[in-house]
Amino acid sequence: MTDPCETTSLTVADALDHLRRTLTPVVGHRRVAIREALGHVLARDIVADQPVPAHDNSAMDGYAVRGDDAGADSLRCVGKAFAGQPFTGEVAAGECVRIMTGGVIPAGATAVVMQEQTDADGDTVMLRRWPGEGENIRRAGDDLQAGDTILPAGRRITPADLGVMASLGRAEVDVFRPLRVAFFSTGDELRGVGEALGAGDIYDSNRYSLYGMLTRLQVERLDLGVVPDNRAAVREALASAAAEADVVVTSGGVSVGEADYVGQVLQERGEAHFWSLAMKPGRPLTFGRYADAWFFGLPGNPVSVMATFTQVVTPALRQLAGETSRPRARFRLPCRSDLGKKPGRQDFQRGRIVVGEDGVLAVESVGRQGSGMLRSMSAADCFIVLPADSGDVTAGEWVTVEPFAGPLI
Ligand SMILES: Nc1nc2c(c(=O)[nH]1)N[C@H]1C(S)=C(S)[C@@H](COP(=O)(O)OP(=O)(O)OC[C@H]3O[C@@H](n4cnc5c(N)ncnc54)[C@H](O)[C@@H]3O)O[C@H]1N2
Ligand code: MOO
Repeated sequence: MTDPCETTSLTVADALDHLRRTLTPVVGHRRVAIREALGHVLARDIVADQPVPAHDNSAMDGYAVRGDDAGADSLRCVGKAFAGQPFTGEVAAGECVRIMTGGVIPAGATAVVMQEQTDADGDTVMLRRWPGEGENIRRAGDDLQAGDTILPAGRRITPADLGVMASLGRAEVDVFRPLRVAFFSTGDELRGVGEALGAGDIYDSNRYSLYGMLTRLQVERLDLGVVPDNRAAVREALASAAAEADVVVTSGGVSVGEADYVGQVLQERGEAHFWSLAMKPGRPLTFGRYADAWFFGLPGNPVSVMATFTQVVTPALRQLAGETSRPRARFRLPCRSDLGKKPGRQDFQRGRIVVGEDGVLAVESVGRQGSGMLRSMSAADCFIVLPADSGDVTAGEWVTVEPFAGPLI
């Protein structure tokens, strides 16, 4: 049966839609050397100002020949074309030019024959096979045409993009300045690693998983430590975080308990856009504005932190950083485990993609799914995403899987 408490929660899709409509890039541009741009977001389109390759050139080591000589018993080799050292004359009837891979195709030549398909005796070259017209020629502009938008603004720059920019001779590029994200944990029970635990204490793990996920997103991090469960301290921490950062991310203190001050302070002094999502784990996720910063109050449970961060905070941070949003990769796989699920919230269970004996992919649960069991995140390589209205899943049913792709986790 659907839990009646769920009805005031926003769906994840609606929350993402709200964020898409509300958030615009908050960061300015700067010009950097292309290597420094790796992983940053391009601020302006890169348009090719020249073709790449710049000239028709050979794809093979061999001989540049004229198509209208096809069938001739032999050709006379009249020169050489190396990459970077073109043959400056013209190939006349009955002639050919020795050419290396990358060498510019000399005037008059219309194809290249591979060296392995020829026999040479001094300047005389015999072809055992005639190449087709244009064979083994890489045309000018085959890779990039002048005037093409090669890399659009909003793209996060990859190693391949660095190579593409270098192939155009670009030394510098405009990227968005990295987003500044302040983060802190709330809770009287939290101790730092290396400290001794008192009665009822636990170690603060959320600041570590958050640190990892923020680092992978290439934002500038401002770790503000642990803030105790007290209204004044939470107010002060939020105010100083918002003064220094574009975005503030906290964990804990957003539920309805007596020591849950984060949500209360936001309601009093800030602006709450939403505070409850129909997702599991992660229901009390709070989003809004505090002073001049955007604010995400993540629930305290460690798995809820990671689930809400990947599903909701990550696309928001990308958008604020100027990145064009792209849909998350999801696909369907047969599930090898029975999964418990109550209708009501969209569920992000932790799973592992497995390869069967037949080479066919499937997914299995990593086991117990409590929102305090952080080990389930470490053991997983994907979320099994179950729709809000779904009930239990029986092994053999197909489910939607979202791998922890690339830079996220
Ligand atoms: N009556 C209700 N109680 C709760 C509800 C509810 O709807 N009604 N929701 C539950 C859900 S769902 C979640 S999630 C939690 C979220 O509560 P808070 O965000 O206020 O989180 P806390 O109470 O501060 O902490 C929850 C849990 O996580 C541990 N924690 C907190 N911070 C850290 C940290 N930095 N590192 C490791 N572990 C941390 C904390 O000790 C608690 O065990 O509320 C439920 N309750
Ligand atoms: O958000 Mo809570 O159980 O959904 O961890």
